[in-house]
Amino acid sequence: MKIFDYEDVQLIPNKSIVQSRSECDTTVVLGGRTFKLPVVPANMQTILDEELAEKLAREGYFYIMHRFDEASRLPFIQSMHAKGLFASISLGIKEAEFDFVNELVAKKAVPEYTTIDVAHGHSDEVIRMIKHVKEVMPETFLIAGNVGTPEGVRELENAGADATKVGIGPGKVCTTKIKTGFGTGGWQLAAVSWCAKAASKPIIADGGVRTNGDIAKSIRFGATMVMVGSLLAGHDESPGQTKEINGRLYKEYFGSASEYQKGQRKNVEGKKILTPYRGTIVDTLNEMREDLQSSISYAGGKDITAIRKCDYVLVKNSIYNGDSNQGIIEAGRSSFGEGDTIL
Ligand SMILES: NC(=O)C1=CN([C@@H]2O[C@H](COP(=O)(O)OP(=O)(O)OC[C@H]3O[C@@H](n4cnc5c(N)ncnc54)[C@H](OP(=O)(O)O)[C@@H]3O)[C@@H](O)[C@H]2O)C=CC1
Ligand SMILES: Nc1nc2c(ncn2[C@@H]2O[C@H](COP(=O)(O)O)[C@@H](O)[C@H]2O)c(=O)[nH]1
Repeated sequence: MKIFDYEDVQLIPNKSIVQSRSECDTTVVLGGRTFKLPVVPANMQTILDEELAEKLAREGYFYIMHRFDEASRLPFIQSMHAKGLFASISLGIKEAEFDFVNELVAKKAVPEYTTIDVAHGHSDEVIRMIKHVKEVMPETFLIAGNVGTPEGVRELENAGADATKVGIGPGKVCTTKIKTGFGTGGWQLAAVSWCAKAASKPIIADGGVRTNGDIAKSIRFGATMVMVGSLLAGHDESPGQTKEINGRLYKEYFGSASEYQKGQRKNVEGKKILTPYRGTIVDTLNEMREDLQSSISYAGGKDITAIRKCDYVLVKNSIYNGDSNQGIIEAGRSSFGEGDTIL
């Protein structure tokens, strides 16, 4: 297997068949709905809240609500349905989550999309939850993860998952690779490619995207959808707190397995950073769309399927790896390089 990551790859241009990039169609179908972009904001507390979820759904983007405000999930589904919008929520795998799924069925509040969101998704407990969800609410489109191997993809698909999420440890606020020695950090794009070859259902590439071009690269190597955290963390709509340092604005972005999320320092595999403020998310999503339209034209097609067929070269470390200094590390407790700014 070839080992590479986003910064090691360049896609090779084909002859363009469009007069304008505006002709290129960036839409994608997942779970029977068509979305404007193959991009979904990470289901994390500093990336997405109910207000932003509603805005995204209304404007034709996919979203997955996080699972960290457990009690608000049922009213959230009911409120989205009352407004004629699709509901998309996350689940954990603790025993109470099995009861919660039963409650959704009893209250006739089955979400259109459900995501089982745990760090190590290739596990018997996740498989048990997949089977339970599919048994009691078969109509929900079920995403399960995270995994980093073809075996993981196949087992979750065989258990009933409609899509799998790939990425263990490549995230910007992740410390899994450093604290456990495991994961796809540093070879996430190769892992997406490896997993996609084994998949018979859609793959969601999760983590490690540092530039808009990485979205096209994820698609080239088999992703149907790309989950993005840090690139979407710095906006007006981002729920993370805004901080001003030396006259510049930043937004807080912390890991779902960080002590800031957990409220305790137990099994911590995430950290907090401050990411530069970038204005409204609408502008960033529009820019992602324009850049992807451009990618499609370079691929020589009119829609995102063209990207899947284009050639590529491996050019080791030729692209800036956004991990080194795009954010400021607020809490230095986790393992970090000496070049990072500790506040
Ligand atoms: N994509 C990634 O690389 C990672 C993502 N995360 C995110 O952080 C959040 C918290 O994740 P998670 O800790 O799974 O959620 P939870 O704290 O809800 O843990 C999930 C369950 O799995 C059990 N478990 C057993 N082995 C593991 C393992 N190696 N890693 C994690 N759990 C294990 C846990 O038990 P017990 O706690 O007793 O061990 C717990 O019962 C999620 O949103 C997840 O997506 C976290 C780390 C990596
Ligand atoms: N190892 C950890 N991974 C985490 C944590 N919180 C979230 N995540 C994963 O990161 C991606 C987002 O990655 P980014 O590179 O786009 O910022 C997210 O979707 C999760 O899969 C964590 O605490 N530890």
